[in-house]
Amino acid sequence: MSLLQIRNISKAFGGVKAVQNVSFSLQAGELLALIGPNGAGKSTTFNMVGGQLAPDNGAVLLNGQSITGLPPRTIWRCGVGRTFQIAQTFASLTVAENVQMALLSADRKIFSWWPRAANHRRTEALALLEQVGMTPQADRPCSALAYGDVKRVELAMALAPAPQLLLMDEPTAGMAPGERVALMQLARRIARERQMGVLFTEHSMDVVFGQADRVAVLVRGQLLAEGTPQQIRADERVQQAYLGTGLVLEKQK
Ligand SMILES: Nc1ncnc2c1ncn2[C@@H]1O[C@H](COP(=O)(O)OP(=O)(O)OP(=O)(O)O)[C@@H](O)[C@H]1O
Repeated sequence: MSLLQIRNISKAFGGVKAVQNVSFSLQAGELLALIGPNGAGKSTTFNMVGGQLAPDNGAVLLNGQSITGLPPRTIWRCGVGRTFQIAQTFASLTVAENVQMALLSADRKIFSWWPRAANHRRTEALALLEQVGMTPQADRPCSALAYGDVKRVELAMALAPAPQLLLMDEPTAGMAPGERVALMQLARRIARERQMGVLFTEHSMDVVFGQADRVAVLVRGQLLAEGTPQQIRADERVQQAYLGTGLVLEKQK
């Protein structure tokens, strides 16, 4: 059974058909990139999986169970984590404390007395930081980190509730090319190790074609193609769709 199945989902905003009858699936341990020109419906699709938007039609299934239209917090409790375009960490807290906060939240203790957070599951927090290569920076404030490192901390925080599926919304936005590839290589390794699925939207084609296991292409709200990076790069319809957008489908050297 697929980890995530999206079946014929649609969403309109007034007269704008943002997403029309889109279906695809994602297996455990797999990275699936959702790509398409601006306005293609990527964010809308993403938000229907995360619960920020309810589909007008269709279904979203996690391990065969419907999560269609459930609120984001409930979907998160079902095992769907999320990272954001602009990394969200507490700048004044240390790297380890940020992950401890995420663990508190996962343990539903976010409203308990704050000073306890400094002691809460520090060993687990350090283990998560180890996974993303941030152990040496554990006791530095997040405000002192380079942006690429903040993104790693955000990834460790997203892993705190041990999600089965991680949604990454333009994870490499604002990063230098070398850092982008490194972040998604890391996400790929963690996805394999944990058998976690990753669905990500991405404009950087070097990341998409270098790191994704499969690629789904949306154009004007419809699924134009889905396949391996090689299949997608060779697909003439996809090349046509990208013509004139200023985006290139070639992997950058
Ligand atoms: N809340 C909204 N209200 C009205 N129209 C919307 C809303 N959200 C999205 N749209 C429209 O739906 C279509 C799909 O938008 P969406 O943001 O999903 O595309 P996208 O592929 O994520 O684009 P981008 O790459 O520019 O972020 C666009 O025409 C957009 O203007």
